[in-house]
Amino acid sequence: MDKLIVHGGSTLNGSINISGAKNASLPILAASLLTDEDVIIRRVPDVSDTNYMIQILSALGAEVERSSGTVRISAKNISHDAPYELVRKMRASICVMGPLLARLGKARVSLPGGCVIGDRPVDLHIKGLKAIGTQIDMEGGNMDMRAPEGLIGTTVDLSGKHGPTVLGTDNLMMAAVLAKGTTVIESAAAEPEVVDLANFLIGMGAKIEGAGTRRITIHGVEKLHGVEHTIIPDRIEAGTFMVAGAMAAGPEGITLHRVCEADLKPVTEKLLEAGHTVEFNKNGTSVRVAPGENPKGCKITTAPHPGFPTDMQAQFTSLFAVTPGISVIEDTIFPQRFMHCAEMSRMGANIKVDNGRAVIEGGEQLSAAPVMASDLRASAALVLSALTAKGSTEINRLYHIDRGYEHIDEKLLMLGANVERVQS
Ligand SMILES: CC(=O)N[C@H]1[C@@H](OP(=O)(O)OP(=O)(O)OC[C@H]2O[C@@H](n3ccc(=O)[nH]c3=O)[C@H](O)[C@@H]2O)O[C@H](CO)[C@@H](O)[C@@H]1O
Ligand SMILES: C=C(OP(=O)(O)O)C(=O)O
Repeated sequence: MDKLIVHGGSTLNGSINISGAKNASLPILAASLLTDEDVIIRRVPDVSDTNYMIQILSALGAEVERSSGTVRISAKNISHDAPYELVRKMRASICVMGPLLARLGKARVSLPGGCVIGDRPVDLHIKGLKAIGTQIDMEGGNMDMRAPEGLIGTTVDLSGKHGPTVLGTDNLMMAAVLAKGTTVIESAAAEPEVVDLANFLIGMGAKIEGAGTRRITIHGVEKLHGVEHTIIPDRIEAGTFMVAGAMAAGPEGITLHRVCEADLKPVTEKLLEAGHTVEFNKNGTSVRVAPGENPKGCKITTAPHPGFPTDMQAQFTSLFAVTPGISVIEDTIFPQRFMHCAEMSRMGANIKVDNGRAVIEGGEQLSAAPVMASDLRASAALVLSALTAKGSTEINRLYHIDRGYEHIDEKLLMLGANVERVQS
């Protein structure tokens, strides 16, 4: 099991390229099951989650070739049964449900297990798929799905207690593209990754309107064809390195290439509010971030897009832990997603967590301690904290960060951080 040793105190400088988005790649890889023609997807990040998804597609019978960031998929003959051994490793594997149902009229997928970031039910996925004609039986931890009369379009409201569902919207959209008639998703998720999936499906011949808004309309078509597609930049990886720039760069800052300014708006706004420098180039594809001279604490409340992303709150907790003043971070989407705070407290951070809200009294330099990564973004928060901490921090269970950050140690080294990946 790899661990990362971060020797704190280096000044970051220079530039790196941001990878393609993990959270766009996963549903798009699954959507390649919708056609028997060849699909080519570029800029798929080399992270363990995309590798699991590729293994699931192969286990379902697809032929998959991967050459650096390009994945070529040919799903001519596929089965409907996603193997538990692979599905259990990654929650996002549930997004094969929609494509399998649409293509084969049946799907068998294990229920995803618990998750350290909090409750992650699938009731809205089930509600959406049932509404368009799917019968679902639960048996032995599996969801057995059939659409005996075929999938039939209708209007479905997917609003949940914590707002819209991203993968639930993806699943219904992928099922509805081959359904009879028109499906309208009300209270749809509007995240950039949903829009990227819609664009991929449109490239395959699907008829979809309104992706990126709260109402998506899908007119079913008979058949989809092959497509070539390039994945959007990863706004969460970019946001994470932007926070690294604000915390640990020299006065020149660091520059991130291959970003999308529009997708980074909520993160940019909070970094500016906290007193840091954020400057995009003219076409919004590169950004320079430098620490401000008088940084200050802020209040952040996570919200569905275009609000502040829950996937960035842990990283801002690290920033605020070393920023003078009181900051408050509230996560309305995953109120239990504060596992990083206990580990950061071991490094000297002053954070009180109560009822979905962290109150951070910042300003003091943190000090190194052996810490345990608990989930993907919590691990990123620990790496960020370690960059400015006094001493060498040992971050265990690095496999969490390898789920979603492509070659993070190499990118940090390129920016001048002093990090070592060690096998233990
Ligand atoms: C692979 C991927 O893209 N993962 C992202 C996706 O996860 P994912 O799509 O799984 O998250 P959702 O958008 O579905 O979850 C949002 C909220 O809805 C609730 N909910 C969800 C489904 C459901 O059937 N019932 C229900 O109540 C969840 O518990 C949560 O409180 O969006 C999350 C919210 O932006 C991000 O943190 C994840 O990084
Ligand atoms: C929570 C995340 O991913 P997943 O939904 O796959 O767990 C994430 O990317 O931060």
